[in-house]
Amino acid sequence: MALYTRVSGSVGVITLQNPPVNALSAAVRQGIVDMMDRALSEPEVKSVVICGQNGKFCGGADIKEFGTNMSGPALIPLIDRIESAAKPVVAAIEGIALGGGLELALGCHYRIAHSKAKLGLPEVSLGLLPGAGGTQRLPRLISIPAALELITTGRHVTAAEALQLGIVDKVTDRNTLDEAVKFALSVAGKSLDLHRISTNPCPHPPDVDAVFETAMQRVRQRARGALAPVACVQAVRAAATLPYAHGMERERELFKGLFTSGQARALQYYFFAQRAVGRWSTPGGARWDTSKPRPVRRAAVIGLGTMGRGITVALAQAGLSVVAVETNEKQLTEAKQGVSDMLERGARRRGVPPALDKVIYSHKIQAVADVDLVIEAVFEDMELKKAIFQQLSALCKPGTFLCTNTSGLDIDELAAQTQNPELVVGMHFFAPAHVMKLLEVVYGQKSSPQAVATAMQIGSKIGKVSVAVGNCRGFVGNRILKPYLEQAFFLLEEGATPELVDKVLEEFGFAMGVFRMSDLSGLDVGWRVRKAIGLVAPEALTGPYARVREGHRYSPLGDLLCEQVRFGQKTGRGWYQYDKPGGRVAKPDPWLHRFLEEYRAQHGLVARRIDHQEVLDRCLYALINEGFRILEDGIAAGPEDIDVIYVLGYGWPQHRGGPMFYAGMVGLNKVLERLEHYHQVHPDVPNLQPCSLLRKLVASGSPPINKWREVIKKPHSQL
Ligand SMILES: CC/C=C/CC(=O)SCCNC(=O)CCNC(=O)[C@H](O)C(C)(C)COP(=O)(O)OP(=O)(O)OC[C@H]1O[C@@H](n2cnc3c(N)ncnc32)[C@H](O)[C@@H]1OP(=O)(O)O
Repeated sequence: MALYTRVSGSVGVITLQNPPVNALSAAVRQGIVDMMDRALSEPEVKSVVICGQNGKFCGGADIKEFGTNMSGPALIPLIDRIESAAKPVVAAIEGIALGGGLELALGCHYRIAHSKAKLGLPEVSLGLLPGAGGTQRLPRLISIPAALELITTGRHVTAAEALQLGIVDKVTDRNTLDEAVKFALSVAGKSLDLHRISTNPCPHPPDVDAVFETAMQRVRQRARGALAPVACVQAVRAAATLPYAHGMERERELFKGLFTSGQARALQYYFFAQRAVGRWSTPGGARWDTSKPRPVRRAAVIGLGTMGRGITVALAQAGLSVVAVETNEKQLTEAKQGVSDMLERGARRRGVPPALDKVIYSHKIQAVADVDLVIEAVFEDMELKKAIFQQLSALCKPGTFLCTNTSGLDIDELAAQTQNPELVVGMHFFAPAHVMKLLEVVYGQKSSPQAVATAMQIGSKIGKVSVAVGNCRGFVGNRILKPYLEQAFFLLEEGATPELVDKVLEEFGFAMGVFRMSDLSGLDVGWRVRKAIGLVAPEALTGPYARVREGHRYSPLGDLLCEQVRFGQKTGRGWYQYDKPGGRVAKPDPWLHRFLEEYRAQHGLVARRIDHQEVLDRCLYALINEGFRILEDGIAAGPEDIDVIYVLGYGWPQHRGGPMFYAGMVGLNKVLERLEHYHQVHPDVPNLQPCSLLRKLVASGSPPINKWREVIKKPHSQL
């Protein structure tokens, strides 16, 4: 909807009304058309202002309308109508002008923004391009290189940057509508010729071809198979090379191709999934809307290794006071320097003072006595963690929440060490903790709704996307990772190389293949966990039991590499070789290829040719199958939780929506059929046995992903 008022006698004000972000729904578009007609037809009205209600100009097209039968006036002619109006039209931008919202503003003759406003064309992150003239008007307004950067990244800019770039004409700290009305009065009757952006030529840099070539190379490198960034470059190129009307045709053609693509569906699903995880619930009945968090003013971090330092930085940067505890004096000295450096670097990047005074360091655990919440981030060792939780329970003031950054140990076992297990939750950060957006908040059997709500709130306060998950080995992310890694190892045993497996996964869109990722994070991490749970054989077994654990197939390849101190990048050798310890560039290692050949010979394995499809099927379907088990076990409340965790924490390509969404796209029938096939070939790999929820979904007619929860909740199998 849009509201029309007349102010100061001669200014028609059109207010977009569609909470929460004044998205351009059919009703809003119709409202703009009607109100523009009215303003242009009233002889007393000399100029027009367009604004949005509740301090938000416009969040763009209504994404919920995509995929429906879109009715109502189209946006392009609506914007053209504004631009060609004989009376000046001023956009009064408060809060946000994003996507179609900014395109609407670019159709206006002038733009006034509040200093706190954010502007951008983020369509690329929804698998689209700015399809209402944005790719044609923005380069004409701010130059090709600047427009390319904004459109291909989807980055939001501040009002100050928008002014500097020339997107807005004026920035104000005062009431934006009042300023816009004043401005509209001042420009009434003046020529609009220079202010109709589409009629202006597109300024060319001298090396225009090189600019586009570089942009294309950059997006292809970054996009990892995503279509939208490439189409964005092509559309801007049309602005540079074609007259406006033809450029618009090209924009429309490229937009149409994207709009119906699977990638756009995946990215739009992912947009809503990121928001859906905030509406968490637990099987015990705790919910986001009924569980009240407790305020946390002071927090403590125990253990200042890599994770503890990152967590300290994340908390301090969000304005929380942090007591940072490290009992090892040398480590404490290093941590002080490391944390200060990170805070200073972050502050420089954000143009704010560093939050150095937010952190107090101590080598005594007693320093946590007065805090509201503790995050333990010591070494992944259950006995050590148990001892710390016993101490914390005795030391902390009543009501202090006790959180652990374990990546997979049993939360209930830790809670059992304390007097108040209801105060214990997991807060599983991902490295580097001050950078990675994901936080798994793990509730145990006894965690109170308030403890979960508080951890979730701290997560959003420090800028994380927090996902509430149940307690099991590895929680959601690392539990799903296990069968994926396992398949990759088995493929090596059967004849593949790390290079082949990584190539296939990187072509699929993963940021890094499984072996390069393992080299980066360190092979010793998993080895230590496997040793702790008794999976690593005491000495190199050569007999039939070397590749069997608890009756199932097991690959000791990772253990054997660790025995050779091949821990990955840190030791300069792992699944690949590096020029030095700490080196980053992975090179194929002839030693490893020989080692694999000898290993196969030793175990009577005959190498076979493994094709790309098998690598993809086995790695991904094993992972997806575990995802269904997680849903079945109630460890994740819905597929969105798993997908958000996997995209944000494990490099799953966003344009494929997440593993569960991908399963739906491929077809649950097909996933089931392939798993049945591979399980038949490898009966000693239980992870390949299709889980009963997958069977149940297929038996229920493979409903769309937004209906899965209904099937999960049904108590009786439909088989
Ligand atoms: C041919 C024309 C083509 C045009 C292309 C486009 O315009 S595509 C749309 C481009 N716009 C965007 O990509 C903006 C998307 N929204 C955001 O980035 C953020 O929501 C925000 C606007 C920056 C606000 O962020 P904030 O953190 O304050 O709130 P939420 O993200 O939680 O959002 C609040 C609720 O609003 C819903 N919502 C947001 N934007 C839209 C939208 N464009 N259409 C429909 N709904 C939108 C969002 O889903 C939240 O609702 P929930 O019910 O909680 O999901």
